[in-house]
Amino acid sequence: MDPYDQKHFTVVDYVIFAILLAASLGIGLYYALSGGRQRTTQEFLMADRSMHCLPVSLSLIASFQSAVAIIGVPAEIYTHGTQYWFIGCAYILGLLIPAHVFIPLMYRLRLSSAYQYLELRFSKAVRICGTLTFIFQMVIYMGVCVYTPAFAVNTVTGFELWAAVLATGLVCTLYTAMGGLKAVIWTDVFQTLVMFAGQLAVIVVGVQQTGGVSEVWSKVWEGNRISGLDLNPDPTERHTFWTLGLGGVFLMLSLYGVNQAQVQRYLSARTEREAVRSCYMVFPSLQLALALSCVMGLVMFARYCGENHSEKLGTASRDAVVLYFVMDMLQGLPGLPGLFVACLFSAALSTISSAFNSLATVTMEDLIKPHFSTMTEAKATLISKALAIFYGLLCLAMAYVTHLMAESVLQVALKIFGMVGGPLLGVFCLGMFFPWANSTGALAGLGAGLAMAFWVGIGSILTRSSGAKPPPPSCTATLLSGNTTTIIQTALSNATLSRPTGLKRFYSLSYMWYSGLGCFTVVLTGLIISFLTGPMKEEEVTPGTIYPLLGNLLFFLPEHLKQKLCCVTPLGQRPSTQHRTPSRHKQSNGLAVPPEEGTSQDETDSFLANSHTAFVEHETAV
Ligand SMILES: CC(C)(CO)[C@@H](O)C(=O)NCCC(=O)O
Ligand code: NA
Repeated sequence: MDPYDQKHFTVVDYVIFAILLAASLGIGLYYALSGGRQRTTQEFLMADRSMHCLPVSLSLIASFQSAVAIIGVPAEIYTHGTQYWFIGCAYILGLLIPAHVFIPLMYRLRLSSAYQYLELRFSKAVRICGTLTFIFQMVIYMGVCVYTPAFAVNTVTGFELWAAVLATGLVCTLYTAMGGLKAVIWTDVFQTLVMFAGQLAVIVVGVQQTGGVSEVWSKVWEGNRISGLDLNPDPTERHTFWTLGLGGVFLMLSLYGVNQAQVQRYLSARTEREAVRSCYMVFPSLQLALALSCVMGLVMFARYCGENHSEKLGTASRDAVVLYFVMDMLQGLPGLPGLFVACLFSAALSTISSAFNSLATVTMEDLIKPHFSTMTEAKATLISKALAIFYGLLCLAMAYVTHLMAESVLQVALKIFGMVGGPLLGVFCLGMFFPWANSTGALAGLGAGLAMAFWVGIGSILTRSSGAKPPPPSCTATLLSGNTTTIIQTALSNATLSRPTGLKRFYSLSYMWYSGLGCFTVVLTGLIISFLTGPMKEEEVTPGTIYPLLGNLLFFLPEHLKQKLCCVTPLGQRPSTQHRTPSRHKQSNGLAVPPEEGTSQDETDSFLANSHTAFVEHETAV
């Protein structure tokens, strides 16, 4: 099935690849044998809540930066130009909001799983539905992550596909199950550095081979690959400033605000300030990662566009072509092909390990622990390790499912984030910002949000209207006669004239809006159903689970009017006798020392038990 002349690995390349796997395993082994030797769930799943902000922040960017982005973003830039780069604008609000809204709220509740919040705020049923939604999202995403680098490397070098899938899946399962979250975070740090090094190497070599920066610039400029700010408000336009910069904020919030993989990292930080700081530090690193992958796409365009590889880009595996170009550029430079392959697999490993660990956490904390209140720590830790292994094997099965799909991997991954992550974000927003929302509303909202997202998502697949315009023709135009160019341009304008109508138009909604649509549907449905079934009152809501958004937005109104309108007393003004506030936890957050071993878990449990009892009382009162 190989359409190109294959590129081959030298011994050095294999050695570099082997070093990556061995180093990751070594870090896993180190944390299996040091510290508390992974004998408590606090250590295995929460890294003893003792992490500094620097490793946490590098680990945060690694979670959702996989080989999908390393290959997918350059492929996108190569074919459609730099418009996608504007997603960087979404990182501003997409990280500021988690840092100042989601992290303080969740950290102060001393959660282990983000979905514990849903039980505190709503009910057990909402928590379980939230957890199942998250598991569903991550299991599909894992498949894409493990399959993408193996497939690309297989197409280009002939490296055995399923051997690569098995090697990544098994190595990752092993170090995750041995070393717990500490190993996951520290391998993430190492793997993120390898990832940056690989991308940088390709860019440097590519620029040199093209003949310098100015040569690259003039080629991409002539080739129409530098996109201006597209302010077209049409939501069916695949990539515009609005879909990327605004729709992207919802995508970022669902990933960096409420996704367990990230929440777990915030919670593993030693103090709340450290957690907020790590979120801030994600911003420059994520911009750097985006810039590197976009520049890589441009360099590849400058290097290869004139050589008429364009028909290869027309095939389904456009993503594999990117790797073909990379391997072609690095051929003959000892070690560099291996470095880039290590970069791809690093990106994949760091994502899959985060997924395993977060999946083990939610399965343990949300699905198993609540039913076995007397389980010993040793048994719980053993089960958590078994769960990490179980999800590792499930991941291999999911890789096979991905094998059957054929779309741009970047688009597939971002669609999964949007379709499943968007509604999940909606439930959290409903709970945090709207005190009236009740459990029935949250369940109905989540159902409606998922239904809406899948309706438009599956609709777009069936009608094949993902909204992708044909790429700017200039790359081919330089090789074609003037006549053909005119034909292409006529075809282009015809395509823009025949706009889809009705349901087709709904299906052609840009995939960048899926998160926003899902979130909005959940909040709207949730509020309507809550008001119909009896909205909650402030006194009934577990303290500390609401962010006084409306109160803050209406800061100019007098206090009594605000309370009438939003039913929320601003944080800090709540009379302390009215409720059992988790004051002891607030105190321990303020200190720079981790909570003492043994007592902290009990404290949390008793707090959770109390607030749950409180909730049950309210429930019966309603
Ligand atoms: C999710 C963002 C936008 C930000 O982290 C980016 O990393 C990305 O495009 N990721 C694609 C999915 C992946 O790399 O697996
Ligand atoms: Na990653």
